Amino acid sequence: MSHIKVAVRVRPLNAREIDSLAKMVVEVNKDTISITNPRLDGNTGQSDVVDSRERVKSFVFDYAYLSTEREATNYASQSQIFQDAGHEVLEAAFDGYNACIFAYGQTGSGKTYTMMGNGEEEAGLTPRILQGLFSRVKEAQDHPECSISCRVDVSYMEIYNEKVRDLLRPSIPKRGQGNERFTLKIYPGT
Ligand SMILES: Nc1ncnc2c1ncn2[C@@H]1O[C@H](COP(=O)(O)OP(=O)(O)OP(=O)(O)O)[C@@H](O)[C@H]1O
Repeated sequence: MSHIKVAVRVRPLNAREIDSLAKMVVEVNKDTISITNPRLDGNTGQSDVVDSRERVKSFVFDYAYLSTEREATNYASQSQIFQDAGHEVLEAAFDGYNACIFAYGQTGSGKTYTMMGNGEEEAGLTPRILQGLFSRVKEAQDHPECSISCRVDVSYMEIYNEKVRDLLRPSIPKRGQGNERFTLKIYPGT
């Protein structure tokens, strides 16, 4: 696999966007994302002058996922994202490479949903990768002809406003606040 792969996922409109009658301007076709600028209609208002700015801009990525409507045939589920991105990370880890997933996006864009997910049905990349990791370690250790030992190091960081926060460590309680704990759930069979 190449060293870095980039995937883009389009989430459903949220309640605020629906309330404000926002229109979906993003389309996904295989590995290409196209964004339509609805304010550009191709002319400037002067009869013989055409606006040269592109109404539709397209960008190609290693993977592009449309996760807007669950009922749609091309809906990209948590499981599909794991099949693509998660498996490659697992393979790389078992080939002896350090592997990293970096989820980037503005607030509310779906990073946590993709990384952690929502319950067992919609488990995200992290629990699925950990499940795969530990079941492969167990498989290798249970093999009668090979006795191996594995060491697994995992870190889970958030970078927000240029500050790095360790999501696997309980935060230091502020005065008057409880101690917030991060719980990592691993679901069998994902
Ligand atoms: N692919 C998706 N399908 C369904 N719901 C989604 C999807 N992506 C995000 N959501 C929903 O959108 C909301 C915002 O997503 P999420 O909390 O993952 O964003 P975030 O990028 O982690 O935000 P923040 O940076 O503020 O933590 C959540 O309610 C989440 O369940």
